[in-house]
Amino acid sequence: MTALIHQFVNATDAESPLDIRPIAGRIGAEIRGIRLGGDLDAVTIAAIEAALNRHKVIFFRAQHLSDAEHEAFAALLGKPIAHPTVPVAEGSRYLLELNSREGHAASSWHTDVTFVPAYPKASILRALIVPEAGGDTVWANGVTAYEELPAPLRTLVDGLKAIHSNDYDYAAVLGRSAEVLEEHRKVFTSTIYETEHPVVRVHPETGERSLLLGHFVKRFVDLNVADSQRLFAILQDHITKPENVVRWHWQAGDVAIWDNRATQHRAVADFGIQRRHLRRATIAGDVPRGIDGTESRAIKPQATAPAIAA
Ligand SMILES: O=C(O)CCC(=O)C(=O)O
Ligand SMILES: [Fe+2]
Repeated sequence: MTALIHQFVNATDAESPLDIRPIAGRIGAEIRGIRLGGDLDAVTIAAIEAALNRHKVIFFRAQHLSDAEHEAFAALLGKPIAHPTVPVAEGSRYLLELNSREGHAASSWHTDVTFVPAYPKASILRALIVPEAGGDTVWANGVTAYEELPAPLRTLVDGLKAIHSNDYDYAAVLGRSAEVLEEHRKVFTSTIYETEHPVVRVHPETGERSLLLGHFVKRFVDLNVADSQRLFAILQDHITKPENVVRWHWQAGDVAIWDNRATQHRAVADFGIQRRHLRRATIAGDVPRGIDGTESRAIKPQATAPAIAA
C-alpha cells in the first residue's frame, strides 16, 4: 500500500486514477467522477494530494457536502484547524464562515493566515449559496511566478525576508461600511501576529520554489516602508498576471482545494448585494523554509519567557 501511495506523489495526470481536466495553462484542474467525504480510501487521498501538488488548486463540481462531511473529508488531508482569531462557523467544529450579505468578500490577493509561522498547508472551500452572476474566485501560481522572474529579480528575492501581520489595512481589502469594517478588524486583530517569512519558500513535498507574499505583508526586512511598497507591487504584479491565474465560476455545491504553500487567491467582489455563502476548512501546515534552509519565525506575540523557579 505504501509503495502504491508514493507512486502518486509525482504522478502525471495520465497515471492518476482520477479524471483530471486542467483548466488554465499553468494552474487549476477540475476533477470529475468523485464524491468527496470522510470515507475515501488512502489511494484516492494520495491521488488527490498528488493532483493538488501538480495543479495547485483543484475543483469538484456538485458535491453538496454537509458541515460534517466537509470536516470529515478535511481530516483525511491532515489536521484541520480553526482560524487563529475568527470564531468558528455556527454548528461546526472548525469551519470558517464566509457569508456575504453586503457585497463584501476577501477581495485582495493573499495566502491564508501567513501572519503565523506554520500557516495552513491547504484550504478546502465549499459554496453553499452563490450569486446568479459574478462572485468568482481567482488563484495565482507562486511557483510559475518565481520561475518567470527575470534573473536579477530572482537574485534579489532569493535571500529576502518579509514581515507578515494580521494588523494591516482592512479598508483597502474589504471596503465596506466603516462600522462593519471596524467590527471585522476588531475580531481579526484580537491578537496581533507578526511573522518573518522567506520571500521564496521551498515546498516541503515538491521541492519547488514559490513566491510567498500577499496582503498580510507589512514590509521587507531591512527595507523601509516606501521601498517595501514599491518592491511588493512589482512582485505581486508578476504573481497575479493572467498567465499565472485560474478563475473559477462557482455553482452551489462546488468544492475548491488549494495548496496554500504555493498560491495566492482572492474573491472577485462584483456581485453587488446578492447573497454569497461559502465555508472553509483549513489544514495545518509546517514552518516554511527558504532556499538556504532558514525557517520562518514569530515576532509577535512574543514567546513568553520560561518561568524562573524561585
Ligand atoms: O470568498 C472567496 O472567494 C475567497 C475567500 C477566501 O479568501 C478564503 O476562503 O480563504
Ligand atoms: Fe483566503
